[in-house]
Amino acid sequence: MSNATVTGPRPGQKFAPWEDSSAKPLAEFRSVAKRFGDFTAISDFSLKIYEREFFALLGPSGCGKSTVMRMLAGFETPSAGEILLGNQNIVPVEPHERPVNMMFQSYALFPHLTVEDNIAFGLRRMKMPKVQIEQRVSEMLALVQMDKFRRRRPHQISGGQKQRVALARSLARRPKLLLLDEPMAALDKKLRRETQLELVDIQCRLGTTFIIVTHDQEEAMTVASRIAVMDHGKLVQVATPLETYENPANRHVAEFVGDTNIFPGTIEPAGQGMCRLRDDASGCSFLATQSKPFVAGKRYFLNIRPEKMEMTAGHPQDGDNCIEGRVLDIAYLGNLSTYYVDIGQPKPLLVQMTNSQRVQSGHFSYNDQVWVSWHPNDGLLLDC
Ligand SMILES: Nc1ncnc2c1ncn2[C@@H]1O[C@H](COP(=O)(O)OP(=O)(O)OP(=O)(O)O)[C@@H](O)[C@H]1O
Repeated sequence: MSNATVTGPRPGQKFAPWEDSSAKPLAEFRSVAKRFGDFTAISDFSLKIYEREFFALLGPSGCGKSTVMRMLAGFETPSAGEILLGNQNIVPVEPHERPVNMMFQSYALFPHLTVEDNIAFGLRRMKMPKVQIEQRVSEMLALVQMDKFRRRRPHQISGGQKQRVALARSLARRPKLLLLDEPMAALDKKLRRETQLELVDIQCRLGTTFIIVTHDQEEAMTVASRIAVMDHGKLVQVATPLETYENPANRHVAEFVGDTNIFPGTIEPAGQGMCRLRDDASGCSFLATQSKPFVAGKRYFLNIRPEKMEMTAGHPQDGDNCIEGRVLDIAYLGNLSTYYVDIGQPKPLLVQMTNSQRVQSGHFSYNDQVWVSWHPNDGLLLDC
């Protein structure tokens, strides 16, 4: 790629400043709240983001992601709490005086300016000497691989290329923090995938801290070092993508980050670090590994991801966690298929199987009677 300064962590290098109690965050929200009239959009929001992180804010529409970003950029003022950048409370600092830049979903490129003039725009406004501007613009064009298109105007380049120019323009002033608000919303799925990986590469090369807002959980999982899952203006979980998926803090996270199956029920001890959940709906009892202390008789959710389920035509050998059903629907996705299995409850079970052979032998079809089973280690108990 480009010859821009390389400062970020290299692949394979462990990067987890949040695990280091002596590490100083780059940005910090301290008990921040934001009210619009009598509506509370953000409450009790405390979060630390570290230098060189690619941090994702994830959550359903209206949960407050953009409001958090807008407060960091300075377009909204918190109703309570502090926002620190380095050691400075930036709440009183004007947006243009913050070392923060925001790249908008619309890219907001100037249509009458060429690619290079779009990138140079902010540098000219800050009165950077001409030679340095030229140097910086060339560096940015190389970084996003747009050198060949430097003299074109926005209407003469594709959507993906516009996105790169917008990124180059946002990075040209070398902000400490780059905020990306749904930066790939306008791109088709394939280009989006490629762009996500390019973005990670660029972020890694520059070592700039990125915060991205998205409601696409796959995107957050692909790009982020950590993900903050929000719900109704509050943080529900802040964790690595792996932790968020495999150890969701509650049902909201489990259901928002990927597909899942949830059985609500009460719990009884089963010895040897195991417990049994009696499923409310079917009356079946399922064995689960006890990952944390639980209260017998209390209600919990048993959460099992679709790819951890197995589907067989006959009753499985080990009959602890199995349930009989009928294939209701099949979503064929090429590399894998999702089976919707009717188990006589309002919600069908989701079972995912990889299509590892071009012609699958013994694959399932609509209306097939099947058994769905899973290993006790693969079910996670969540508080109700
Ligand atoms: N200026 C405003 N005045 C009143 N309410 C607002 C204002 N800005 C945002 N809100 C409300 O605050 C809540 C959070 O909005 P926000 O735009 O931060 O959500 P979001 O998670 O970014 O949503 P989306 O994914 O749809 O963009 C919403 O209920 C929204 O209607």
